[in-house]
Amino acid sequence: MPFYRSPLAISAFDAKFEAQKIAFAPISFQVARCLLKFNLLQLISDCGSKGCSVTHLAQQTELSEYSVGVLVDMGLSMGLLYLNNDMYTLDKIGHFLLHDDMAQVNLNFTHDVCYQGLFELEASLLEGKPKGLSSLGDWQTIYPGLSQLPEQIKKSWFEFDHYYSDHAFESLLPLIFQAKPKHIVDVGGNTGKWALACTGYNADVQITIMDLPGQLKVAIENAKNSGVAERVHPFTTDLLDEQKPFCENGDLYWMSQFLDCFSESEILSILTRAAKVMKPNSELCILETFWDRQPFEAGAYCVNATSLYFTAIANGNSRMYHSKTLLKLISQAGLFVDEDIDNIGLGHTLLRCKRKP
Ligand SMILES: C[S@@+](CC[C@H](N)C(=O)[O-])C[C@H]1O[C@@H](n2cnc3c(N)ncnc32)[C@H](O)[C@@H]1O
Repeated sequence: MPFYRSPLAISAFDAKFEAQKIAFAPISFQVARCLLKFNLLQLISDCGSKGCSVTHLAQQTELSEYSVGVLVDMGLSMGLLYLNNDMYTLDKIGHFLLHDDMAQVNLNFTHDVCYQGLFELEASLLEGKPKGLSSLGDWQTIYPGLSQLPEQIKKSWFEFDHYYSDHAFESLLPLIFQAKPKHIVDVGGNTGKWALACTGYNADVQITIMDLPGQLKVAIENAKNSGVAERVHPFTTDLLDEQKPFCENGDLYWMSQFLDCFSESEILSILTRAAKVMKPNSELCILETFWDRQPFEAGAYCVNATSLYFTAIANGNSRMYHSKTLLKLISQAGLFVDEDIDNIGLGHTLLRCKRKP
């Protein structure tokens, strides 16, 4: 990790400006969202390097000149726009906010899933409970509620989750099938995206998805619609309940973007139970985004920001981990890391683990 190891090279004058940006960050966030929502960035982009006036923009939208004015002026202050002879013109950051799908996915997730609940971050930190979750529904953690979330919030949650795993899955399939697994157990398999990727890649493999009932119902429906229902099997469980059985006889256990949903003690319990049912030659493959393994500072920023979603909304006690934390828990659970591969997809790491002899 080439960053975070020395003080920022920034003047006191500029640092003071950065501090003001943080003080007003929720306002900039909502301005950016509204510039997108009301199509203003696109309209400004359409005007090219000549730019356009507030009057022109107001005529093209449902907004008054007043409303357009406050948004585009803050857009200047945020570096999204610049003035070309008093005409509002799209700048580079505005271009990427408009066209970068990762920025859009992150922004929708932040607005729909996190924004209201984050007001309760302070209480969540003190109590170790997701005090902001009540803005979405009445559950202990977000997971039993995922399939019941209001449509727009659910869409933003799943698009965020899938955006990162989808980018990793394609390049992983050849790696995972090297060992010719016949039965893969997808722990926290969610809506079955990995199960469908595997059944599409290999004509014989059987997949068991372990998850909560709400997610499994959707996963099995998706498997039916893809014509692979006879090879995708549900294993309903709550992995926080140590008394519940763990699916046995897997050649390969798969945990993708899953362990970050649990506290360190919960992870140790889950890994220990997985190790118990693994055969001597079974593999456990863990796919995670560790903040210390990000090749770029932008990746570490996104990963560390996501931790606070876990704190205030998801469960109050988990996070995106430093790789050393997980490596320690893997060893404590009686497993060792056979292969450790970075830079998969968008900053994922694959840890291929086996049972210690
Ligand atoms: C962040 S999603 C990861 C989905 C998928 N593996 C991927 O890579 O996109 C975490 C999954 O873990 C499941 N999960 C969370 N808590 C659980 C629990 N206590 N028992 C079983 N599954 C759980 C959730 O329902 C969800 O499907």
